[in-house]
Amino acid sequence: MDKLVLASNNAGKLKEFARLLAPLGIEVLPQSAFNVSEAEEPHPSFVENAIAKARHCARATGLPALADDSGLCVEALGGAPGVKSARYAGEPKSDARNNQKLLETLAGQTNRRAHFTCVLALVRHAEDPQPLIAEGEWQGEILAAPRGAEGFGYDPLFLVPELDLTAAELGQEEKNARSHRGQAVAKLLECLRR
Ligand SMILES: O=c1nc[nH]c2c1ncn2[C@H]1C[C@H](O)[C@@H](COP(=O)(O)OP(=O)(O)OP(=O)(O)O)O1
Ligand SMILES: [Mg+2]
Repeated sequence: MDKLVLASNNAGKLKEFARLLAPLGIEVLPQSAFNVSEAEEPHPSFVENAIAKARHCARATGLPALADDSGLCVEALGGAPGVKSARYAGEPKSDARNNQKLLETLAGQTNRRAHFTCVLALVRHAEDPQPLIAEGEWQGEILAAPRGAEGFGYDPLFLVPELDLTAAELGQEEKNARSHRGQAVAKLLECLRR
């Protein structure tokens, strides 16, 4: 494998992957370079959606593809918004409206525990019978008001308790060193080295 397509249209993720995948030492291209259409993500699990996105991209490009399906799982909401995180507040996708809805939904809630989940799926070709899967989780708490301007998505509401900083108050290296995505990429790289 000397080339890989990133099966994501999320600018925040793509920025993080640029750094996280640098150690791979292969060419990593965004799927926008190939005009890949948006994949369907209809499944109830992160892993199924990640595989669907990776296959869709590999089919469209004829190249190995890496997809990330991720989301925020809030304990008091039974794990919601979970796989529906990107469209929590409906169409079109909006981080601002998602954050607003989360704040309103959790108003008065004292259990603020939550975690981010990231599932990566790498397929060598569209019909790959053995996708490489790697997962990561990041525990935190949902604040009552946003803090910080870095990152993307729910980062401004996601407090990292041991640092007393939100994910949006961390630099990219600091976030990557701890995040669900950083952990999942580390595992993926380990699998690839074997
Ligand atoms: O580190 C993160 N910091 C903050 N929020 C995050 C993070 N990681 C995932 N999230 C949120 C954003 C989005 O609401 C959902 C992912 O949805 P997900 O379908 O995987 O991605 P997406 O639709 O934005 O782009 P794409 O499918 O093209 O990769 O979880
Ligand atoms: Mg998506």
